[in-house]
Amino acid sequence: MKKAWTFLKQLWALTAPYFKSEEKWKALSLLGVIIGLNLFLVYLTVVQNSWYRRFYDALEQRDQPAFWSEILFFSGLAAIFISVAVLQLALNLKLQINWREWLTKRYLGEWMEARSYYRLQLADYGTDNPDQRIAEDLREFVSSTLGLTLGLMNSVVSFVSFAGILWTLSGNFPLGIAGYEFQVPGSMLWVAVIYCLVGSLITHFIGRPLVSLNFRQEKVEANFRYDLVRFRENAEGVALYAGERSEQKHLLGRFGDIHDNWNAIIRRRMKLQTFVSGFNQAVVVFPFLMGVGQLFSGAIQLGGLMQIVSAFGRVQDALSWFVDAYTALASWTANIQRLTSFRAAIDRAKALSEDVIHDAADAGSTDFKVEDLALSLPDGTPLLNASFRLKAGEDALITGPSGSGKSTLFRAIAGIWPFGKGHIHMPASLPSQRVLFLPQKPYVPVGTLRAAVTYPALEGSIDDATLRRALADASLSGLVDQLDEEDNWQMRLSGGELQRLAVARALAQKPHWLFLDEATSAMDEGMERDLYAILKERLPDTTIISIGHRSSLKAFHQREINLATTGDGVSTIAAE
Ligand SMILES: Nc1ncnc2c1ncn2[C@@H]1O[C@H](COP(=O)(O)OP(=O)(O)OP(=O)(O)O)[C@@H](O)[C@H]1O
Repeated sequence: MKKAWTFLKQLWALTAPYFKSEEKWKALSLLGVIIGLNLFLVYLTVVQNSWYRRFYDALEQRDQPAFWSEILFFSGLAAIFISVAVLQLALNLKLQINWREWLTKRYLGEWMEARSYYRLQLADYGTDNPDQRIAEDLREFVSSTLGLTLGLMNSVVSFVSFAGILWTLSGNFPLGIAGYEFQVPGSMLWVAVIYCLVGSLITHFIGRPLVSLNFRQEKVEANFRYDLVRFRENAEGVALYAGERSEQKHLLGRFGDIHDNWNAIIRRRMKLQTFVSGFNQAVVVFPFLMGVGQLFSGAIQLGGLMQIVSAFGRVQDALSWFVDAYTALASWTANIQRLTSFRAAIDRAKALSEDVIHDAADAGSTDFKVEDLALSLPDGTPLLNASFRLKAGEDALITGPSGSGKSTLFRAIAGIWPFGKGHIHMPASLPSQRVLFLPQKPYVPVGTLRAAVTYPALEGSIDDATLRRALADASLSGLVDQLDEEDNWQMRLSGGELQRLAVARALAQKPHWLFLDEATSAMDEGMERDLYAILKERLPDTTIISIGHRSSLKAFHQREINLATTGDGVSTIAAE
């Protein structure tokens, strides 16, 4: 019961926001029309039912005019049915894409907000494959929610339409139990209700493990797909290592997880199907068994019994929604759990306490002041203690052994490393003074070269002449005429060219602070020297803070800040 309540709460939390959003009138009117058309379709089946009686009467009475008039009536009915069904389908699909689009925007927004996408991968928040949750789980959620709730509504309407008929037909139909006869009003209706209730409970009991199995199936499918994409993106690395055998083994191992889970699903679905089929078969003879005593004793005629059997079938059909839709319900429940846990993980990532305080320095200060900073790894292991000042106009080189925490220090300054405590006082004039971080492996979006150089600013926000000049200055003259060309530049350019592209970004965007994390490591020393010279010439007001291992870098900076590792493995900077 508690689980059902939790499920309903989760369903409401996922469903309600769209129908309360700025799109609510569009959404609600579309939903209203779909529900109306759906009910109209149920009504048409009731009309068709009474048509059967008139049609058979006409046949029995060999009434030719009545026969043709009924054929005409049926044609009209069929035409209306087809039009309504098509319209209902089209509107249903339209609502699905509107709703999915709204949810996708919302989830993408939440995922990006406060850099949750990054935090989610820093530490384990118990959520896998966010891409799949946004791309597939949302699609599945929208279509299942509409499909299942409309199906449920049809069943309820159908139940209400036929329950009255069955109640009247059963009259005081006596129920024989253990040789005793009971006169119960609407007896057959009660029998149908109890039969379906027991059936639903047993279905739930047998099918319950399907929820977690479906949850897992989504996860292993997503793992497999993700690794295929990773393999494709690293095609060159694999090809150079000739690592195909290892990749194939790994990918088939991933597929093995899919296969194993699928086997468990097969076993569970066989059990469920055995019961569901038995339940549906038994109902064929069940009402006969209930009424046959009355028939043999002569209390009722065959026609009366047949009428009751048919009404019983309708009611049972409506009540069996849960039994018949159980597999779909199990997938839907797993889907809702995946979306709910994803949201919860995002909230947890956002709520991660930020003990590294970023604030503006004293009025008038143009420096970065790092005070009592103690950074740690996601598991809490201490990594780095630092207190120092980065002075505007004084280029600094940060050095230290590999793994000592230089990049993590940059992450903390950029505000994306949430593990640790301390103060980072930003220059008072920020954010109008812009800061740009260039990592060792630059990220380049797929698209035009113009977008690649302008990134992270939006394409079009920097004029082409500036971009061309920046490319030429960064020794990428060969690319200046290709601004309109679309490509996967990250794959196409060499490591050194990618780093030069990142330098071109800095030249075009003219930040006040430029942090270079081994951003020239893939270049030869001559090229590195030229690029630092051009950065100094073109960006005279920019302070450059670099991380690097090469001693040749010292010449381009006025100051060196060294990370010394102490005996306990924690690095320290104690320069002023
Ligand atoms: N998300 C993470 N989870 C666990 N450990 C991490 C994570 N990110 C970084 N580390 C660890 O933190 C330490 C510092 O990493 P960092 O990249 O800052 O070193 P670095 O000084 O820049 O090294 P290099 O000179 O080799 O680039 C490393 O031991 C690294 O393995």
